[in-house]
This record gives sequence, structure tokens and C-alpha cells, in this order.
Amino acid sequence: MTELSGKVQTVLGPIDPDQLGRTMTHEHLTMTFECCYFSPSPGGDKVPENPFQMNHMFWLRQNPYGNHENLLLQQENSAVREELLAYKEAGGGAIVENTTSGIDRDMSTLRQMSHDTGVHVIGGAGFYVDSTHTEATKGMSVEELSDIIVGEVLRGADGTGIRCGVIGEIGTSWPITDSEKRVLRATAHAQAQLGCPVIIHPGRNPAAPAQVVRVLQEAGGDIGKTVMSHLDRTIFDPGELLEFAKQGCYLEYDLFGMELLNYPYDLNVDMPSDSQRVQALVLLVKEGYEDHIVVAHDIHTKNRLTKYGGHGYSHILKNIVPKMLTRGFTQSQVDKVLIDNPKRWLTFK
Ligand SMILES: CCC(=O)NCCS(=O)(=O)O
Repeated sequence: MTELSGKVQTVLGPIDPDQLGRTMTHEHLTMTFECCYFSPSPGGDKVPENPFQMNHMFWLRQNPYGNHENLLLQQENSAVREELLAYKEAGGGAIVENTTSGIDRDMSTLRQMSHDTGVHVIGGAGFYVDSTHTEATKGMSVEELSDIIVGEVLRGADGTGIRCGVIGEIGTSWPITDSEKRVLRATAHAQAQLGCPVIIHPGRNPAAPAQVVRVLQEAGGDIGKTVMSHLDRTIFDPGELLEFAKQGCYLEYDLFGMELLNYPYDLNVDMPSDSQRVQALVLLVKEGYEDHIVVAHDIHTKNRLTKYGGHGYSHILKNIVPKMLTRGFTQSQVDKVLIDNPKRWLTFK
């Protein structure tokens, strides 16, 4: 299709897919999540100006979006570089960095981090959720949006010349907005032209993933080359999960390490524990979906870095994989989740 056919495109250039190794398919290394600040409930404890002290750590884990400083991951480049070295040491090979326009994508920093650590980094093209779309973005046609996305993959993003290797995370809300629908159609057009991987951030409703798939499909998208993110906070009923799995996209559990009592964006949601996430993966494997599962931590706040007492980017490799093996996964099934599925998804057609 293009000169990228059969390759994976990293921020340091195209590579042979076999070079990837174990891959987290949804992380952020540098970004801001200020768009999604969520004020702690009135009367609740407040953390002071400098929140990163031992006595505030439990509060931050429970209220990650209720403190402005916690949302500024882009201030932690040197800590993240150290974490990438630890990730490599733990057996990690690659990371898909899903920061798109709207949450401070920084391609030059990604390239530097990859260069310094030897971890392959795949950057993301396209746009995050509507609340971060500029007026200019909201005014664009599907064709104009698609041209931008294609340009970010073929020529580089944000004027850097550093090229994205995946479209997404493409942000959608619940209910989905008109601007987000246009971005989704543009994503499908760009994917049809490039034969590239796509990754979606669905709205926070169990019906959202299927709605997104419909919009992509109607616009000519390749669902078999698309990851649906955040299933752990989106679809809770096992029957609904298996119904959605029939769509044929990759099924991503990407909030490993995030355990909290009250999910601030929807208090009706009971955020699963890591053990419950593993149970969901076991169900998917039992039902024949082992070739469709991918996993990650989606680190997007400071408190999840090991520097601040968090789990870091190696948690899945160090703690979740052993748990998967005790819950019936074979080593070959673990390798599919960590190596084979990401590799197949990330390789350009
Ligand atoms: C930018 C990171 C992101 O979107 N993470 C998902 C957060 S949540 O929607 O699951 O709360």
C-alpha cells in the first residue's frame, strides 16, 4: 500500500516487526491531562500545594484527577526516562504512546526518550476528545481532518518531521459529538489509505464501543486492525463483553495498576481491580479471543510513576504476567497478548 507496508513505524523510523518484543499498547510518556481535572467532592479532604508526600499517596490514588499538579505528566521526563530503562530491564521492548492533539503530544521528547533508552516508541496521530478540539478542528471537513492525520503518519506531526505509527488514541465521548464523528470518519479514510493501525478511546458507556465501530465501519475503516481501549471501565457485563468481542477488533485492558473506589467521571462505575481484569482476560481466552487481547497501564498521571510510589510501566511484566500464569494462561497465550497481537496490529498492511 505504501513504503511502510510490512513495517512498524517508530519515532526513530520504520523497523522490522520482529524487533518490537513485549509491547504495551497504550501508554503516555509525556502529556497533560488538565482537560479532565475533576474537582474533589465538596467537604472531602484536600491535598496541599505539594501533594507528593507519603501521607498524601492514598488520597492521590483515590483522587488522581482532583489535583492539578498530578495531571502534568510532561513535567516528569527524566523520571519517565528512568522508568523506561527499568521497563527494558524487566523485559519490555516497545511502547505505543497514544498522546494525540489536545493533550500536549511531544514527538521530539518521545524520540529522545526512545534514543536514550533503546525502548521502541510508536507515536499517535489524530485528535483526543471533543473538549480538547480547537475551534479550527471543529470547523474542518472529514477530508481536511483526514489529510492532517495522513500527513502525521507520512511526513511527521506538529512540524517535527517525526512520524506517527498509529492513529490514536482517537477520543470519543458519551454521547459522541459531531466533531468526534467527523474525526472518526477521517480516521477510517486515513486507515483505508495507509493500511495502518488505529486505537480508539470510547465514551464512558457500555454501548459506546459498538457505536464507534459502526461509525468506523460505515466510513471504510478496518475493524480487524483497530484496538478498542479502556474496556475495563466501559463494559462490565460478561455477556455484553462477549457480544462486543464478536466485532473483531482488538480488546484492550489498559488500566492495569489503577485501583480506586470511586471513578469520578461516573460514580455508577465500579472500577475493577487488577484481579478482576485478569478474570476478564481469562474469560476472553476461554471464549476463543486469545488472538485479540492487548494490555497496558495507560499511565497518564504522575502518581502512577514509581517515583511517586506508583506501579510504573513494568507492573504488567513483573506482577500481572505471573498472576495470568496462575490463572490458567499458558506461556504461549501470554506471549500472544504481549508480543504477537501487538506486532500483528502495529504492522502496516
Ligand atoms: C489520556 C489518557 C486517557 O484518556 N485515559 C483514560 C482515562 S479514563 O477515561 O479511563 O478515565
